[in-house]
Amino acid sequence: MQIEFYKYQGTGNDFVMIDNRSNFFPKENTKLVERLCDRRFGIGADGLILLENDAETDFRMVYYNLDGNESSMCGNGGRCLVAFANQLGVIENKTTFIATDGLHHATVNDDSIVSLQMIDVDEVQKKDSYTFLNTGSPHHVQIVDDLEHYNVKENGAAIRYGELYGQKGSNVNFVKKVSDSEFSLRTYERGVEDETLACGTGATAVAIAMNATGQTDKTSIDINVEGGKLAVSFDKLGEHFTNVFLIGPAKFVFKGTIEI
Ligand SMILES: N[C@H](CCC[C@H](N)C(=O)O)C(=O)O
Repeated sequence: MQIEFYKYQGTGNDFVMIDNRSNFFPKENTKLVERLCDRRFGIGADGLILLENDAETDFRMVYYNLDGNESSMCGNGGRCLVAFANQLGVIENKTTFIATDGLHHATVNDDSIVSLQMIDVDEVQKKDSYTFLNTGSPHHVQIVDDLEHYNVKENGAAIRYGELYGQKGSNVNFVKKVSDSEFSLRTYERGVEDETLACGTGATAVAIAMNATGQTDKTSIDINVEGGKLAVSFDKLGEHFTNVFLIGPAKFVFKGTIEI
């Protein structure tokens, strides 16, 4: 059997997109998802996303990490899925869709810049050396010296598998302050179990964490990631973060078919 796929990337965080509105995809086949995401035996991607029908909204997002397991929200994947839905003609420039963490509003412009509303954040756990929060996925945020030469894979894995987060783990973000409105970020992603070139829920978590811990009082923040630039904006009401938007490019790379 052949499957048609589309390949997308958002600041170098790359995804296999499959139109599953006819429900043909064997969703329980973890090994298949893993193989499609494999860069040697398959197409190659950080994750795989199914676009499905939904009765109340424009479409449903179903997200798998490259290890083949369905996971929590993916911000860059969500942005790419909006561009994909636009390419398929499922939506025009504005949409509301459903994902594992609830409803998302988004817009896509003619330059493939997607602005995606993320969940509100009510709880930011501030510790001496790090911050933890959930932006649809769990994120550990930590400022480090010499981010450029930091061993993200080794230190990220130690925190992800360490005693702090137990079996479930967390994504781990290492941060450097550039200015009040600009931070640089490198992320170790759970489920990929390596550094990725960008992480959207991670960039969102960093922007909120930097504001919540007094590193900045800005509510519109640029985040430099390894694969480009993202922007995050939000409204702050006390310790409550609302109207959170993740903004950045979401690009179609190629389409094809693969034998399964
Ligand atoms: N790359 C994603 C994060 C996926 C989250 C996933 N790695 C997990 O927590 O299982 C993003 O852009 O937000």
